[in-house]
Amino acid sequence: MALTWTHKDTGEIRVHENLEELSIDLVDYIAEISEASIKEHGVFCIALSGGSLINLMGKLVEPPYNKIVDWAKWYVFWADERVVGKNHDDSNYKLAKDNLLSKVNVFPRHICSINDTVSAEDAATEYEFAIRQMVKTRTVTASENSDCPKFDLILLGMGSDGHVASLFPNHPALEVKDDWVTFLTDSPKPPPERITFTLPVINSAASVVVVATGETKANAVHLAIDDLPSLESSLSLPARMVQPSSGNLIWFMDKPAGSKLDGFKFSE
Ligand SMILES: O=C1O[C@H](COP(=O)(O)O)[C@@H](O)[C@H](O)[C@H]1O
Repeated sequence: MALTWTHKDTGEIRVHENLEELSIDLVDYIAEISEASIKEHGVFCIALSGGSLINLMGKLVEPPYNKIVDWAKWYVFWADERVVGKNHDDSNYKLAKDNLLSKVNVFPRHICSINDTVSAEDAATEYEFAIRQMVKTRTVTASENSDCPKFDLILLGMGSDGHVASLFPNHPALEVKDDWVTFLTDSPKPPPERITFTLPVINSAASVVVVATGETKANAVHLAIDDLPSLESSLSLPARMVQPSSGNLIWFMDKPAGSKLDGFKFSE
């Protein structure tokens, strides 16, 4: 059973016994938000990340989820993408396509991925333009609180340095406020060229999930979630800056990732 609690600023925290339990809880949550969004406004707009998150979503392509999720109503985006060809092993699109999207009935025209034939700067501009068009046509809801889209769900992984999407510690991309999508040509983690949602977009979502697994993430999880007011390095940690203005924030983690949290007391 998961150990669950809510932190006043940093959202709901779910620490799972193991990856199996985590992945069941994660896909249950995704299926629930999908159903609620479709009931409320007819579609489900989800933004994926890359990395270990996609494996943990694997149960979505298995029964019962593959049959109960209304895939035809899904619109799929990426919170970040590496600027490489769509067939490249580093591509977040390829990862999601191979493991998820090719196995369910999401319409190809509902998949909003980047143009992989242009520069990082142009890919970011085109991707933001495409999202703006979808807000204009009301496929993607507009935020009531900011000049941003309000995605139904943004799924984020977190690196052991505390990065989320492609927002890395101390990188100028973290400061971008006026664009929805920005680009990097100097990512500290390869590949260097990437595009990423900016913090205002992430924080305008109706729901944001951060998934962190493994002991290498334990320190960043602690810095992102626990009360450490005097430590400036923790306050500017990208994962800690994920604070939806009116949406929900849920952290899904396993015991090794949660092991340094103040609230970590596992019942046997
Ligand atoms: O480079 C990236 O890393 C993060 C974290 O990946 P993980 O494998 O440590 O979970 C990922 O969320 C992001 O989308 C990706 O581009």
